[in-house]
Amino acid sequence: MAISLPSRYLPEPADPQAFSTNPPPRDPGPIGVLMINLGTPDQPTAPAIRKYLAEFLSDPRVIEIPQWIWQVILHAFILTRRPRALAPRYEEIWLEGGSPLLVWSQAQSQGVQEALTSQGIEARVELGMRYGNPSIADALARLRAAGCDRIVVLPMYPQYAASTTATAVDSVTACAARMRNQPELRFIKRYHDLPGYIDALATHLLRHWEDQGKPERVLLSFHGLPRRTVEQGDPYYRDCMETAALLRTRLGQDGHLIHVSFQSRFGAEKWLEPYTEPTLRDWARQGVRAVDVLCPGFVADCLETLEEIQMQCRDAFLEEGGIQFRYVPCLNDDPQWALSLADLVQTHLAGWLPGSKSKL
Ligand SMILES: C=CC1=C(C)c2cc3[nH]c(cc4nc(cc5[nH]c(cc1n2)c(C)c5CCC(=O)O)C(CCC(=O)O)=C4C)c(C)c3C=C
Ligand SMILES: [Fe+2]
Ligand SMILES: [Fe+2]
Repeated sequence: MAISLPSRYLPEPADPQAFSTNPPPRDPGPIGVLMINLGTPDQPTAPAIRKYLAEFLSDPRVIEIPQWIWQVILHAFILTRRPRALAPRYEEIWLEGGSPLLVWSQAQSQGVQEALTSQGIEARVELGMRYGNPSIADALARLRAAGCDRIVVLPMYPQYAASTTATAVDSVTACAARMRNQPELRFIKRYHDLPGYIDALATHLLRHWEDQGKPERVLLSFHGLPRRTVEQGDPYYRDCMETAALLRTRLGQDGHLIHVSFQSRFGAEKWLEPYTEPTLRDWARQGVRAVDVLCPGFVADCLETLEEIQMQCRDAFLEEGGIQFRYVPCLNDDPQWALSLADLVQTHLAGWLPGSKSKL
């Protein structure tokens, strides 16, 4: 008799061993690593940006007001205006290979792949974007097709936030919820205090100073969050402040140069303070002449760093009398950073490598 299966579960490839009475142990395949970043439009055009923003801003982890009110506001006001305003801003930063967020995220995942391979680990690294392309579902399907039955999920956000990390986890588990034969999954929550991360940031700054000298102040500009979300228990603010404190310590006598601010406010609510652009304007008005701005919460350059910081914030600082504004790029394809990420992945492989004992 034919058994009909609920169609919500995705069909798995035919398995010749499925009904064998004494099958040999199944090879769990290479270690899968799923690196997840936010996502970005496919093109710097209003229709492509509209599609991207519609998906991004319909995520209830990002906009936490009742969807029936929000969808009216989103479609009546935001998606009718914002895409056209953003198109020239994306166009200004667009690279030959596409949006910088995609290009640098791809380079970073390739770097992690090479680092793991060079350490003798049979791994397959894939990049998935929470919104847009390449999707998390497609990246997971590629890992499954490569035979990966054990997957480490690595969100590309050192500091945990529900609106970034948790929604990435939700998306992976939603995909797994539709699988008949699920892979074993491990999730990396945060790495805001990882010595390799702090070291990569410090080396980045020191190298920059070697070439161009020190500024009067360094501003670490993190992406903001609604203040309410932190009051409700999101550890993001604490994570950001801890990253800053560790970097200060790592820089020794230059640590006092470091200050913190929050950028990219969206909507009318109060967000984490101090805000980046007003801070830079205040500093210039107070007589600070030379600043470096680094965005440690973004591991890959994107609209928020290349346009908002490197262009808009530079203009604001110079407009108020500042003389020298230097934007320090994100870690992007830095090989030291790729090695640190590969090490971080390795700490999550206990019991998965031949000869290793599970510490779980
Ligand atoms: C790095 C961590 C990020 C957090 C935390 C974050 C929270 C957050 N963002 C919005 C709204 C927008 N963010 C936008 C762009 C954007 N945001 C991040 C990262 C974080 N966001 C990145 C890497 C990017 C760049 C994408 C790119 O294509 O380069 C945008 C789109 C641009 C714009 O319209 O200004 C919006 C909108 C909210 C509401 C939020 C937390 C609640
Ligand atoms: Fe954002
Ligand atoms: Fe922005």
